[in-house]
Amino acid sequence: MAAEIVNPRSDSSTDQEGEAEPLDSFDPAFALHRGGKMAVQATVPIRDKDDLSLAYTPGVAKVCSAIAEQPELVHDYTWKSSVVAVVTDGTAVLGLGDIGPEASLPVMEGKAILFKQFGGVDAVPIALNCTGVDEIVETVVRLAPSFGGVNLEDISAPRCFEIERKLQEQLDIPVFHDDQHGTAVVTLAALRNAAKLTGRGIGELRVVISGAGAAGVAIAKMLVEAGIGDVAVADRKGIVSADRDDLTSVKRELAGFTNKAGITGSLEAALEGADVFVGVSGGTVPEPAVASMAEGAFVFAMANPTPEVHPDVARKYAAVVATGRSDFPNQINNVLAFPGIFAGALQVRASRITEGMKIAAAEALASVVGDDLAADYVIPSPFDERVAPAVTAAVAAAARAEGVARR
Ligand SMILES: NC(=O)C1=CN([C@@H]2O[C@H](COP(=O)(O)OP(=O)(O)OC[C@H]3O[C@@H](n4cnc5c(N)ncnc54)[C@H](OP(=O)(O)O)[C@@H]3O)[C@@H](O)[C@H]2O)C=CC1
Ligand SMILES: CC(=O)C(=O)O
Ligand SMILES: [Mg+2]
Repeated sequence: MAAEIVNPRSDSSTDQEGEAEPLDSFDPAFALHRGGKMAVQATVPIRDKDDLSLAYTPGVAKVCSAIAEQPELVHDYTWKSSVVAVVTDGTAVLGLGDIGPEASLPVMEGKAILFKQFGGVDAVPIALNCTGVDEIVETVVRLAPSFGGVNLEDISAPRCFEIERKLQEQLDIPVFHDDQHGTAVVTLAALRNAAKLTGRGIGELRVVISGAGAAGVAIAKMLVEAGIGDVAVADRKGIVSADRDDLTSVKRELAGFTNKAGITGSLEAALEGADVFVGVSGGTVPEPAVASMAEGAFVFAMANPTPEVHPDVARKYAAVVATGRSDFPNQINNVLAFPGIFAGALQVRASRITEGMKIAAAEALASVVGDDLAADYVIPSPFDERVAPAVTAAVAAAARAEGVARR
């Protein structure tokens, strides 16, 4: 069993005036966050001058020289191959929007400790004070020698797509935008299980996604590739359809491979008779629109921290209800994907994360539920100890099968 973690900085009684900050006493979330949620810990002892001579100078110099001569040794003699950079610019933090790099840090620390807790992967939160595509790409490329992978987090669309693509082109380590692909993997897993539970094939489902940003676009792509019946995606102005003249290039492309039914107009209109609602917008859906969905509908209201539809409302009309939050059943959240996906990719030193690796992750995640499948259990809990090992093994095997594994 893991040792109990005690955060020495979380004790507000050590304040100079000896008094707790008011915020800490109002809300336990502040008390828990005091001083941050993580620290660096050595994996070797430094007890005396002999240890110091090995870990620091002169011992370290021999290792540096060996790596300089044979760069591949960096994977064996540093932490590079087991550490991920969690990189943000703070522009799309949860559903809070563009709150800046400092305000994003609690989320990035959270992602980093979830990497460790669930995937055994060390991760470093990096909040950047720039938002330009090329500035971010250049910065991350310069940081990359220290890391085995890059997890992009909470960078708003459409810049996130170009940033990820350029980094993937320039780096030979996995670069993965969690809000896109982690979210899509978990959504597909939950959708497959919900369809199985209700005896439907995914090919007969009509899905409406609220949010045409990072998460919405990636989910739409993955669902279409998986063979879903039809997907329509809405942004703030309504359904993304080919007749609109205000679309970005990403949304125009989206209009090209979604919305076979040719729906135009509002999200509410599209929801009439729809089988599935996927919320990744941070907006709200009025109750009558939920009521107008098809019999036995699925409502996945995944915005954080406030779902687009409250689960109590959704349950009145839907057969399966899920949110992105930890305090309701069926948590569809990328925490179920990113620790295992990176653990698997790092295990085989994959050069990138392919579509096949993502689909393998979704299948592994869905299969953990097994015969216990139920309306309140279409997706396992992040605390289910089978989740990360199943995803890790499936991703590592897929990386080997797809020829991107380097060990
Ligand atoms: N459960 C999970 O695992 C995850 C949940 N999410 C949630 O999804 C949401 C979006 O995240 P992400 O895709 O990264 O963000 P982006 O900023 O990339 O995209 C947001 C999208 O939502 C639309 N939108 C924003 N506000 C509203 C509103 N009030 N009404 C209707 N549409 C709106 C935007 O419209 P427009 O294009 O017109 O600006 C845009 O298309 C967040 O709430 C986030 O917490 C995200 C990732 C994972
Ligand atoms: C879960 C997550 O990554 C988000 O809401 O942005
Ligand atoms: Mg996120």
